[in-house]
Amino acid sequence: ATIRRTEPTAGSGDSARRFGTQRVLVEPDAASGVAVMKFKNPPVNSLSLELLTEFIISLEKLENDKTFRGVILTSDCPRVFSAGLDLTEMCGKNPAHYAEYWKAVQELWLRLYLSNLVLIAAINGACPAGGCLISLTCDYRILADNPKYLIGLNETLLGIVAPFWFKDTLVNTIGHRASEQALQLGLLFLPAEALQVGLVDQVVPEDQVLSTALSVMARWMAIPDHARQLTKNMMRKTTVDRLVKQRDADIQNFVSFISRDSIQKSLQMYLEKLKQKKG
Ligand SMILES: CCCCCCCCCC/C=C/CC(=O)SCCNC(=O)CCNC(=O)[C@H](O)C(C)(C)COP(=O)(O)OP(=O)(O)OC[C@H]1O[C@@H](n2cnc3c(N)ncnc32)[C@H](O)[C@@H]1OP(=O)(O)O
Repeated sequence: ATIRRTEPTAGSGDSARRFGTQRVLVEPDAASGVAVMKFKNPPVNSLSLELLTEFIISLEKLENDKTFRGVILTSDCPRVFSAGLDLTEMCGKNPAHYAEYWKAVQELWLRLYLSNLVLIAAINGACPAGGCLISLTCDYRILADNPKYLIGLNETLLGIVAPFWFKDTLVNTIGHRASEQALQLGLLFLPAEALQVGLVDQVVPEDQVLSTALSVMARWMAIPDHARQLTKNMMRKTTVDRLVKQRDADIQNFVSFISRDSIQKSLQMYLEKLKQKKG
């Protein structure tokens, strides 16, 4: 994927400078050590290969810069945090493309789930499937209180199956029984339901999502990094190791599953339904 980096905006020093790429805007505040990362892949922030690649690069840059200890993930697109994996990357392409795409999805999850940074999701829009997965890798989730902003792993509604590491991430967050129902039924939760089941940690009015994320971040930043990072590692490493041990097999599973005629038909029909919704 071709990555175009954005120019820093004119400002009065580091904290006023933006950086990032075409699809991932980064607003750093060196003074507080917190950066706000905004996805900008209109119309719905679908996780195309380009967006995944730029996300990984931007995250790596922040991880390697000791100035930053916390990142808030949010959307620059109105009403959608992320529509999840880009269905056009999984439809009508060849096996090599599917393999490359899935490797990038894995890579992003691996980096996010064990990130040394404090990650907070400021969910300011709809958050299905892969969008929900990204929020689940964060240390804390704040969802805007809007009945249109549904969140959940709805893969079964598309006739596809959430892979084991999506499932593990959900189980680690809301527990086994709630995950069993949520995954099989492909549940998309309203904000109040998401809060009740523990899928998000706070639901706040839409105009307070970012300010709430910043104040929650201050609390997490007050904890010494080494102690917090080792604790996070202790909680999450087993889950990450499961995928690391079988990364290639997981790619092969994905490629053969997604290449099936029946799955391709389901995905095409789902995409058609999304397009017809407008007309
Ligand atoms: C045992 C075997 C195991 C093997 C393992 C295999 C594992 C396979 C698992 C693969 C995992 C997949 C996880 C995913 O993330 S799949 C994606 C699921 N996403 C969704 O269901 C969301 C679909 N989108 C929506 O519901 C809505 O778009 C929205 C996000 C609620 C926003 O609604 P809004 O009304 O604002 O916008 P529109 O619906 O009109 O959409 C605008 C245009 O964007 C296109 N679109 C939407 N979502 C996607 C997407 N995910 N990918 C690509 N394109 C998308 C939509 O078609 C519109 O396009 P148009 O302008 O051309 O009409």
